[in-house]
Amino acid sequence: MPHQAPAETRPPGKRPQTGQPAIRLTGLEKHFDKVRAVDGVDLDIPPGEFFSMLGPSGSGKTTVLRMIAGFELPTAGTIELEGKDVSQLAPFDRDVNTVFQDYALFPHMTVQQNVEYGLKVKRVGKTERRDRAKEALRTVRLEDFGDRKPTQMSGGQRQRVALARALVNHPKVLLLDEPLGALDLKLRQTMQVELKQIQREVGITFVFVTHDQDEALTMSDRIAVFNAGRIEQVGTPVEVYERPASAFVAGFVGTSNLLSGRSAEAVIGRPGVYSIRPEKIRIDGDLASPAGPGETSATGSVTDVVYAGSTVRYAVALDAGGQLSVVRQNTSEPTEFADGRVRLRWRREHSFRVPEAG
Ligand SMILES: Nc1ncnc2c1ncn2[C@@H]1O[C@H](COP(=O)(O)OP(=O)(O)OP(=O)(O)O)[C@@H](O)[C@H]1O
Repeated sequence: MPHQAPAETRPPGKRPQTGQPAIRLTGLEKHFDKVRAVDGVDLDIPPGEFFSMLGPSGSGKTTVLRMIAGFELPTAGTIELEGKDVSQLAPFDRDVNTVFQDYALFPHMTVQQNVEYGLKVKRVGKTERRDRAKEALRTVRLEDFGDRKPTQMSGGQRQRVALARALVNHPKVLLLDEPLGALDLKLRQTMQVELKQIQREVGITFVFVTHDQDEALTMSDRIAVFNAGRIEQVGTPVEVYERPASAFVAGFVGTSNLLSGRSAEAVIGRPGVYSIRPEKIRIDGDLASPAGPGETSATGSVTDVVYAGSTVRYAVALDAGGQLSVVRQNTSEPTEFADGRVRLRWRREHSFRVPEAG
């Protein structure tokens, strides 16, 4: 029988602190024939953290998640959960649960039965099973839905049942593989807030895989940005957005807005690649007045204006070469600039050098 006894008596949100990271990955690699899907990942995730793995399709984040779950074995490296090497253990011998995008609920069972199912397999007694399923359904705000069938529920509700089915095991770590991917945008945004609230309440370490940068920024305590099987940066949402460690991170988390080559030398005054967030740039038609103290400025021509309701985005071709995107809050009507000629200004510290490789 799986050794679940301590977990069953442990109330959620009251985990003993061992001082160990909840998850430690060391030199983790996974090769599929010639593909290096994961190519040397080192990572510590402390207990109780909402941690996201963000990256484009094929960057290796799902493979890392599947190795933590035990669905794939590493080619090299180790996986520790609370200090214990689990690299070679079967999935059911690891104190982790996974929530997938396709909820995989049993259609012929009620919601309550779906949530109880895993406990039944582990031969947990009937009363305890029922109580724990009710508690898990309460956590995901579905306490009144226990008698329904999954087909009688919305996509968001079904995803919450899938979450309850994982939480009922009181795992140390919950792995979530694009769990909101099948939901429409509005519902997805609501669920993002709810999921974060639930994670705070239960205090379980969440590892969340997504390719959606807004989702990662909204929900996470920290984010690892993946590219080609490696982690390019680990940091808080503010760190990753405000101080991207590479041109790749700058482009993937937020809008790519880079100055390089001749235009960097002309505008910044130094060679290199520089990133500037579009919302940090001010735009005006005052071509005569130069940059103020502590400011950098450049002149150019508007090549495109995109009206998006609350914001307006301008594409500007710089006279010094290169192109910058500028986002302005739509506090009034979009400004028409004479002949499309503009001056851009930003505080010097808002354009920062990023390594070129990546
Ligand atoms: N079972 C497998 N056999 C062969 N190649 C695989 C297998 N699983 C993944 N890969 C390859 O490993 C690389 C990483 O895939 P992975 O699914 O981890 O990426 P991902 O970042 O999660 O992408 P997505 O967001 O599309 O799921 C890809 O090139 C993929 O084609």
